[in-house]
Amino acid sequence: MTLAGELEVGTQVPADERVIDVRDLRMRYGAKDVLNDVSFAARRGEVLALLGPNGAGKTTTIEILEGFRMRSSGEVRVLGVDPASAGEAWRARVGVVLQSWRDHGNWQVAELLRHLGSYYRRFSTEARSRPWPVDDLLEVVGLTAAAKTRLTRLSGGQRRRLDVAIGIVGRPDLLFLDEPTVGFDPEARRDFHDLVHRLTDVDDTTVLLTTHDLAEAEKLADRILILSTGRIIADGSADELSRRVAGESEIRWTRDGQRFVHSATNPTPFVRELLVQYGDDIADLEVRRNSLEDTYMRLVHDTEGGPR
Ligand SMILES: Nc1ncnc2c1ncn2[C@@H]1O[C@H](COP(=O)(O)OP(=O)(O)OP(=O)(O)O)[C@@H](O)[C@H]1O
Repeated sequence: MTLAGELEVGTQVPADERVIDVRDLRMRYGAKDVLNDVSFAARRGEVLALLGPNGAGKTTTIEILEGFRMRSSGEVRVLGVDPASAGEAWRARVGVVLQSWRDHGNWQVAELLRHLGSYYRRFSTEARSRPWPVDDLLEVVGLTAAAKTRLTRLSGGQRRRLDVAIGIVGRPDLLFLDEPTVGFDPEARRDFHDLVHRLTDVDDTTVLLTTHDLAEAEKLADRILILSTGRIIADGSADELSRRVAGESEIRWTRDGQRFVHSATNPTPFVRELLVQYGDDIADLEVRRNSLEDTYMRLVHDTEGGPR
């Protein structure tokens, strides 16, 4: 059996390193096929961004991997186990960030995290002590000052930080994030990106996230998966995907205080010639390849046959 990643851009994850292993996943709601043939894998410590248009099936895919939704068919292994029949010990290793925690409105932030964290204590191992100490966790998600605030009094951004804290309180091996930064201000967004990097660097956590923010995907993800028409149509790093979509690079520079822009399929000879001709007169030289947004638009429109 071949994974879509191997077909698309040669992303190969050896079988024994697969934290997530999805093959030929199909999902049908009534008469509607949402996922036709989804295959991909993730290795330990990797950040994967699952992108795709509204209704492409991203949440459905994540919910199947989380064990919250039964698939129609296909092979799914998460941390080596089929999520459809996984037990409590498996669940303790999987973190899920749900859309805003609404229960326990009168509880204080630290109190809730301590309470939820206590559930994970019996799943603590020598390699991974559980739960995350509440003070450290509050610091890491930027809620130290709100430790004693009641949940009903949190701002939208603070609430989302709490959702993330709840998702990671058990120090998961694998974390699912469904549109994690919706409603974040730029600073909270940057803090959150730092947090994801810290989770993967320090804890070797594998992260699968969905987002519509392509700049966020480009910044955070080691690998990008694009889901469209029920299939993974691309699987690779932002650079690999951009190389796959042949396109023009944009070259910008200034000379004698004037700004210039030029597009070229192969920018190197152009830049070489520019420097030969004008040498030190060239300033602010910039070469910009296809952004992830350009690549995404091309791939999705090519697949869906929509206007470009
Ligand atoms: N429980 C359900 N019953 C029937 N259809 C559903 C159900 N849940 C989702 N769908 C349909 O399945 C398709 C995929 O939905 P899903 O929420 O997985 O997409 P998504 O990629 O996460 O979308 P978005 O980017 O808008 O969040 C949509 O057409 C949706 O209407």
